[in-house]
Amino acid sequence: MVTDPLLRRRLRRARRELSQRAQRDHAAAVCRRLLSSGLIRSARRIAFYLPIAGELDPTPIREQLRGRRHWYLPVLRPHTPGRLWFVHDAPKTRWRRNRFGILEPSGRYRQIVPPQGLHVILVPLVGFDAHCHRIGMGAGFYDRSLAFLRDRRHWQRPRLIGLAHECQRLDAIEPEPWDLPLDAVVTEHALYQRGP
Ligand SMILES: Nc1nc2c(c(=O)[nH]1)N(C=O)[C@@H](CNc1ccc(C(=O)N[C@@H](CCC(=O)O)C(=O)O)cc1)CN2
Ligand SMILES: Nc1ncnc2c1ncn2[C@@H]1O[C@H](COP(=O)(O)OP(=O)(O)OP(=O)(O)O)[C@@H](O)[C@H]1O
Repeated sequence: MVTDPLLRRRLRRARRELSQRAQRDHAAAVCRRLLSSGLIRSARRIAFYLPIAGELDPTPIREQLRGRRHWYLPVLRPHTPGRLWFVHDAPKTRWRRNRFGILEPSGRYRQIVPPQGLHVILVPLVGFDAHCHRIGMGAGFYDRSLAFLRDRRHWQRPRLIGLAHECQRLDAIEPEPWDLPLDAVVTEHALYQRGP
């Protein structure tokens, strides 16, 4: 949605001002809730993110999940502004910082997958509502990169799961045409799933 900058700022501050302790507890609770939901049980290629400014930390999920999984991180596409692709986070990954200061694997070509190739994308967010509408950082990266999901002919669809603190929940978000709803949002309090 065309979000009031004040609202975005308020939500970002709420996230950032959580104590270290709350951050850790929430990350652990979200991890437990997500793993027991079964939503990512059979996913083999999963995108996560390196948290900034109080974003819910997805790393316990990666540490807890057993089995053969491949993990990917979002990278700003160099020649296609506004879009992300996803790069395999392999043991020998070399890193660089993008223009927002976020670390990215500087992947070689064969380590890159488009979003269509992923089973689950764990999505960072600034705000959400119980219908799984999302407010992001305001640059439209995820919306633009995942716009192909509107085309129902894509039979292979990554499941989009937002990770958040409960303090990021709003009563209702009026989505814009380009806003892509998430399939679920997990917080320390609840699992929100999009209705049919
Ligand atoms: N952890 C994480 N990684 C991510 C995202 C994210 O939301 N979280 N993104 C999700 O899209 C992409 C990066 N998008 C971002 C968009 C804006 C800002 C940001 O800090 N904007 C500043 C303005 C800075 C500037 O323009 O130079 C701001 O809003 O204050 C950061 C990341 C890809 N990686
Ligand atoms: N599929 C798309 N095609 C073209 N432009 C888009 C698309 N999706 C979003 N945008 C543009 O991106 C801008 C930011 O969108 P929005 O405020 O919804 O971002 P966001 O979801 O909060 O951010 P992010 O995904 O980076 O975390 C909008 O002005 C919109 O015009």
